[in-house]
Amino acid sequence: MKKQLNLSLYLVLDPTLCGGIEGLVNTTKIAVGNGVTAVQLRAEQMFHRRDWYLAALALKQLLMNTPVPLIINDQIDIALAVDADGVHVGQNDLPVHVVRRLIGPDKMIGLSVSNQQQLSDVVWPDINYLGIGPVFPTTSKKDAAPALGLAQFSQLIIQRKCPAVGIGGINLSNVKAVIQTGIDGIAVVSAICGQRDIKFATTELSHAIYQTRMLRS
Ligand SMILES: Cc1ncc(COP(=O)(O)OP(=O)(O)O)c(N)n1
Ligand SMILES: Cc1ncsc1CCOP(=O)(O)O
Ligand SMILES: [Mg+2]
Repeated sequence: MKKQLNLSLYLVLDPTLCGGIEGLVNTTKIAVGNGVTAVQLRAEQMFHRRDWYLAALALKQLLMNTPVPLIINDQIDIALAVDADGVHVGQNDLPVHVVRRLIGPDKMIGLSVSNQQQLSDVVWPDINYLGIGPVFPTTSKKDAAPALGLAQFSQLIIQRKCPAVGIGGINLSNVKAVIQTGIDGIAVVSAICGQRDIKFATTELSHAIYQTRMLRS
């Protein structure tokens, strides 16, 4: 099925929090069935390349007949190996123009920015979306930049020339405030991965996003 870049509710998967590859697939199945619009495999603690490949392949198969794209974090070879829909890279990963050359013109590239300088340096034609954050403190990324807070986040997002998500410490308690800034969507790890009730967690986030958008417009 043709994939859509809908960033409304972007699930960034952590296999450790989900309980391995089986948990990853189960979490994704429930989350996609209840409002998640994009999926990223981000496996910081997965050391074997074979495990990365098997996890990515399982997700590719799961999402095959859905409009939800599969994005691979950092690992270009894994994205190519499973014909994923795109790659997400940050400031310490391969440069975006190199990623574009490797994955071709039709795949999606997401880029992380954490401050004004990084945003000013973006080469817009090379990328499809931005991940801006951390918005709030997070425990899901060990080397995260300092949290922006909503005021600084709002200053950055008005300069975007492509769709963007907020990421970092976003959960049910603050999602409405993040959406009120006018951002295109949110990316979350721990607000869905490892939650006792994945369906409830996803549905509540999704409803909050759409309700806030309705009030915003
Ligand atoms: C949607 C989204 N936004 C930001 C990031 C962070 O990417 P990066 O800065 O490269 O850090 P790591 O995720 O590689 O630790 C992301 N993965 N996704
Ligand atoms: C990958 C990433 N990039 C910036 S913050 C972050 C982690 C977000 O995780 P959580 O949603 O659990 O705070
Ligand atoms: Mg990275």
